[in-house]
Amino acid sequence: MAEEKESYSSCSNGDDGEKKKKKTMIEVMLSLQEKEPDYYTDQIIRGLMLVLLGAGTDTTATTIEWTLSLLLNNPHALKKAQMEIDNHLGNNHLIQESDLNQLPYLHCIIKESQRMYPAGPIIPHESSGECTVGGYRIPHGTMLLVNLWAIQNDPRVWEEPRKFMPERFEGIELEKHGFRLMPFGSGRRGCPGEGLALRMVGLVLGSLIQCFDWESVGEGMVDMSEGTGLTLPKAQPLLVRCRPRPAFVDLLSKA
Ligand code: HEM
Repeated sequence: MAEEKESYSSCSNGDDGEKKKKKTMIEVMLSLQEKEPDYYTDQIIRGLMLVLLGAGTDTTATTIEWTLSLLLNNPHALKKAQMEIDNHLGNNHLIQESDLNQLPYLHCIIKESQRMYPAGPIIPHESSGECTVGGYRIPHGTMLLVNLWAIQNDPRVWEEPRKFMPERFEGIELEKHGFRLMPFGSGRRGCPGEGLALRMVGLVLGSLIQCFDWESVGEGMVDMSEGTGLTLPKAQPLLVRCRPRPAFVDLLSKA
């Protein structure tokens, strides 16, 4: 930790008159530590960074893998997403974060993928007081496991829930889904990384769809069996073949 502090302080406070650059989270933590060393201990900072890495990496990667798998099995949706990106961006610049709000179909694809394959399928909450859930009395301090997967794939709640239909979200605001769709959980303990994750997934998928043509390796459909684990992994990792789209070869080589 001592060497890390040294390297962070030398890269952020350069006295070379360089314009002030945005601080990384760890730099913010270390400057808070200078003011409140008893609260922002090394242990707290290290723990926070580990939680963010642990909670943010697998979930995001898994979501991207499921979504790409769904797109390979639904080539019309892949084509439609590619056309949406081409229509909005042309072929002279690579997709950027600021383009994402002009790509509603891409968002529908991500929502539909998160509905069918939520990266956190079961979320534990603890009752802070006695309450009633579905007619059951829940005493204070009880561990409740919310089965997000079951809610988001319940035929009483969603029409043809196991069918990939991004169009079901067209023209509908997320807020209107209430507790039917909550891949990031809900309430005070809901995922604090939601905004970052949606931008990251959108940007990664958008870039992959914009710049490459995709096909699955092997015969038939991509295997969509679910494995076991905290973050709903695919039982069989996705194997794909991609080719740069001719119009993007130049741009990619300059990127
Ligand atoms: C697609 C990506 C992601 C998904 C699907 C996801 C999903 C979730 C879910 C379902 C929860 C539990 C919410 C609840 O209990 O109600 C959660 C919690 C959490 N997530 Fe995410 N997450 C993602 C990305 C991220 C990222 C990028 C970060 C941070 C860099 C992050 C940080 C956290 C943290 C710190 C918690 C615990 C919050 C608490 O207990 O108060 N997540 N996430």
